[in-house]
Formats: sequence, structure tokens, C-alpha cells
Amino acid sequence: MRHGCQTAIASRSLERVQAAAEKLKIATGQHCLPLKADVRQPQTIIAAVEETLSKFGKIDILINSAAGNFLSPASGLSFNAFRTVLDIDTMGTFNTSKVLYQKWFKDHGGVIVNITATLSYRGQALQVHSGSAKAAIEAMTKHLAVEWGPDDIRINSLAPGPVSGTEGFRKLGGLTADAAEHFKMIPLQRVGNKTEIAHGVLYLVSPAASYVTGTTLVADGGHWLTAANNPAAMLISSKM
Ligand SMILES: CC/C=C\C/C=C\C/C=C\C/C=C\C/C=C\C/C=C\C=C\C(=O)SCCNC(=O)CCNC(=O)[C@H](O)C(C)(C)COP(=O)(O)OP(=O)(O)OC[C@H]1O[C@@H](n2cnc3c(N)ncnc32)[C@H](O)[C@@H]1OP(=O)(O)O
Ligand SMILES: NC(=O)C1=CN([C@@H]2O[C@H](COP(=O)(O)OP(=O)(O)OC[C@H]3O[C@@H](n4cnc5c(N)ncnc54)[C@H](OP(=O)(O)O)[C@@H]3O)[C@@H](O)[C@H]2O)C=CC1
Repeated sequence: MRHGCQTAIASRSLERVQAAAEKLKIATGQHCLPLKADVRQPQTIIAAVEETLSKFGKIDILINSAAGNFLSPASGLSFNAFRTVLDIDTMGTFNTSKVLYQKWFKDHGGVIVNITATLSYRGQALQVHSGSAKAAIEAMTKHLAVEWGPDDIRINSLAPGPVSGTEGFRKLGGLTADAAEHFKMIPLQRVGNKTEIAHGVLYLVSPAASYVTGTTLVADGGHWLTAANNPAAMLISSKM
């Protein structure tokens, strides 16, 4: 990716994206456009995309990372709880991709990276909501890669494993699991960090991946191949 690229970040909270933009400026010197949008509400995405296009003149890359998650057995999920996670993760990814396609990518090409998870690969306990949502996104990635490839649009997913210093790690009990050396069973013997996930995304959006579309890059140190699927331990560790 060339230097001097511009970034827009959107979430439901303008304060949170302003804080993220400030961090990015300190780390890279780049200005970042903070935007308020709820991926469940297409009108707010349309407004965010229009503002980005009016400020930047074009959009090259879309990263779909919005997600909601918590630990819960299927029996403890209300209908609305399951729907809420699918609305944010799956509908959100579709809504944002469709708006970008219609407003810019259809005529100019582009690259999309969808952030997923390995949860469905082995039917992770306490995660039917998030696992189902992310599995649907990986299917969507393939469908859209086929339909939009002729428009010079590449679409891939990136599935991280447990990543330190993140909200997901905190919510899913990663802090206590880490302290209990639970992650020693990962082939690479440790959890990942944000930079390692960013490097995976950077590869997928870069010309180095110019012939890569419709696939999922798993960046998890081999975690899903060896992770224990133990709901009791997960619930205890998340409450410790
Ligand atoms: C990271 C792993 C680390 C350690 C794990 C350790 C060991 C595990 C071993 C193996 C694990 C295997 C793989 C791990 C690898 C990767 C992890 C993978 C995925 C991570 C995915 C993520 O998405 S992390 C992102 C986390 N970030 C967020 O969640 C931020 C956004 N969240 C929110 O906005 C809210 O939390 C929300 C999702 C609830 C949505 O908010 P809102 O729209 O305001 O909705 P509400 O009105 O509050 O709620 C809607 C309904 O949902 C019900 N609900 C809410 N919370 C719970 C809960 N805790 N349990 C059950 N139900 C819940 C709520 O009651 C509402 O339903 P009603 O019927 O009452 O209306
Ligand atoms: N952390 C981990 O170990 C792992 C994370 N992942 C995935 O990585 C991504 C980042 O997760 P992580 O950094 O842990 O969690 P975060 O909670 O920090 O990131 C999720 C983001 O989604 C935004 N969001 C939630 N709901 C909406 C909505 N309706 N509209 C717009 N934005 C929304 C949140 O912002 P706001 O609340 O301000 O709207 C938040 O910034 C997610 O896709 C997650 O599933 C996958 C595997 C492991």
C-alpha cells in the first residue's frame, strides 16, 4: 500500500472513533476521518460513505470489522440475542459491502476484507450466535467474490485467533485464560497481537494478493486446530 493513504473509521460512537483517529495520528502522522454509523442501519452507512467520498474523492478498501459477542449457551440466548449478533456481524457486513458497491466499487473496483473467526470450524461451545454469524460472512465472501470479481473487486476474509489487548479477548475470558497458561496449547504457544492481525489484513489488501479472492486467511497461530472446546472452563475463566 502506498504511503499517505487516508483512513475513515466508523462505529456507533463518534467519541470512540475520534479516540481511535487520534491514536492513529500519533502512531502514523496520518489524519483519519471519524464517522458515526450503525451497520444495522443502511441510511447511516450511505451517509458515512458519501461523506468519505466527498472528503477523499475515492475509496479503495473496505474493512468490515463491526461485531458483537458474549459467552452464552444456546439455551440461554433469547431470540433477540441471537438476532442481534447476526444483525451486527452478518447483516452489517452485507449492508456495508452493498452500499460501497453501489456508490463506488461497481465502477472503480476495490478490495474488501471481512473480519471473521474460527468459531464455527469446530462448533465452539457458548458461541452459536457469533460462530453462525461469522460462518455466514465466510459464505458471503465467496458469493460476492464470484459476483463482483468481473467488476475488479477482490473480497477475502481474515479469521483471527485470540488477540491480546482487544475487547473480544476481554469479553471471552482471554485474560484469565492467558494467566492460567490455557494458550500454551496453541501450536505457536501464545496469543496473537493486533499488529499481527493488521499484517494479515495488509497482505490481503495489497498488490501482493492481487490474484487472491473468495478465501479466508486464518491468522491464529494454529489455535483452532488444537484448542480445547470446554464450556465449563470458559465460563469459569470468564467470571474469574
Ligand atoms: C478471544 C478469545 C479469548 C479467549 C477465549 C478463551 C478461551 C476460549 C477457547 C476457545 C475459544 C475459541 C476461539 C476464540 C477465538 C476467537 C474468538 C472469536 C470471536 C470474537 C468475536 C467478537 O466479535 S469479539 C467483539 C466483541 N465486541 C463487542 O461485543 C462490542 C459490541 N457489543 C455490543 O454492542 C453488545 O455487547 C451487544 C452485542 C449485546 C449488542 O448491544 P445492543 O445492540 O445494545 O443489544 P442489547 O439490547 O444490549 O442486547 C440484545 C439482546 O442480547 C442479549 N444479550 C446481551 N448480552 C448477553 C449475554 N451476555 N448473554 C446472553 N444474552 C445477552 C440481551 O439480553 C438482548 O436480548 P433481549 O431478549 O433481552 O432483548
Ligand atoms: N478479539 C479477538 O480475539 C477476536 C476478534 N475477532 C473479530 O475481530 C473484530 C474486532 O474485534 P475486537 O477488537 O475484539 O472488538 P471491538 O469491540 O473492539 O470491535 C468491534 C467494533 O464493532 C463496532 N460495532 C459494534 N456494533 C456496531 C454497529 N451496530 N455498527 C457499527 N459498529 C459497530 C464497535 O464499535 P461501537 O461499539 O462504537 O459501535 C467496535 O468498535 C471483530 O469482527 C471480531 O469478531 C475475531 C476473532 C478473535
